[in-house]
Amino acid sequence: MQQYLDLCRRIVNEGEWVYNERTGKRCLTVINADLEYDVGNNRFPLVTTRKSYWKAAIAELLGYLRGYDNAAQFRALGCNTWNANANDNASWLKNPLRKGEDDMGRVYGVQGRSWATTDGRHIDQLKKVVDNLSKGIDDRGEIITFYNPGEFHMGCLRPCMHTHHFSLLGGKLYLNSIQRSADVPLGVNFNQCQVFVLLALIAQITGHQPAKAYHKLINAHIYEDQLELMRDVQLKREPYPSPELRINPAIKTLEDLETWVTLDDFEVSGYQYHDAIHYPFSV
Ligand SMILES: Nc1nc(=O)c2c([nH]1)NC[C@@H]1CN(c3ccc(C(=O)N[C@@H](CCC(=O)O)C(=O)O)cc3)CN21
Ligand SMILES: O=c1ccn([C@H]2C[C@H](O)[C@@H](COP(=O)(O)O)O2)c(=O)[nH]1
Repeated sequence: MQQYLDLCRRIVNEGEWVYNERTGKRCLTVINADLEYDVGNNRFPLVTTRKSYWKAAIAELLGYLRGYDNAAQFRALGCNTWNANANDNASWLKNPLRKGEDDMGRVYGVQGRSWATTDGRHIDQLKKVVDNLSKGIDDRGEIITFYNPGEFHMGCLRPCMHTHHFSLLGGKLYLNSIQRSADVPLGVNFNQCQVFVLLALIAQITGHQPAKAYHKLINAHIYEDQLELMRDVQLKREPYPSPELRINPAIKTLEDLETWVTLDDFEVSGYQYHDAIHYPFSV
């Protein structure tokens, strides 16, 4: 959690103001931050200086792994994070490719599970990676990428955490995740949990011990209307120790993740946190 607070402090102290055209707001911004999570020792990187809605973060990840393309599917899992981008985003609402209420288009999981090729096929990137890792194969390209510039016009938002690269070394599984744009008070709070859980889950279903997950943020920012809460409330608090995450050991295959897994299969123990802070969200 210290590395998260250090990043927040660095943005507050050294960030530069950048006007963002899409949201019409200014963001205090730094470039490049490298976060690291010790998945092998189960140090779950949950933010403790405010209440963190970790279940919604895991639900969002599960939706991506299932290839969901609709905010209603995310809601059914217990995650409301896509409602605004699917339904209140002016440029997406007028896009003729939007298939009605709650449609998100060809974003995230759609690219991960069904990347369309120019010769009419669809590639399941996640299945390829899981199949290879299950056989102990790391071809130095065990990559799942959601970043498909040819289809940006077909989705409500370009993916933020866009590439996940798995590696096997000494019998242990590692993950490097890259995030091009990071809303540090809101999104990163979720994204840290997701990178951790992604490595823990893929290790579990491919039969490997998880080691470390490395999370690179490129454009890391705090929106102008979030700054006061971050600087004068959240950063004034003392963090608590990291909690632990327990994942149901009965989850053994990709099919399990696709079919019966729910948020009841994840438990956090020892989570001590300060009061909730409601940060403004920018669409
Ligand atoms: N501006 C912006 N920031 C983001 O972090 C973000 C986007 N847009 N668009 C796409 C997704 C959606 N994400 C979101 C959306 C909402 C919350 C949010 O409201 N979190 C609250 C409450 C969550 C809850 O009650 O479940 C929080 O306090 O963490 C977090 C991440 C992350 N992404
Ligand atoms: O997982 C996510 C998804 C989104 N975000 C944030 C980062 C930005 O503040 C916005 C996306 O805006 P762009 O104009 O497309 O960069 O959402 C996040 O932090 N984590």
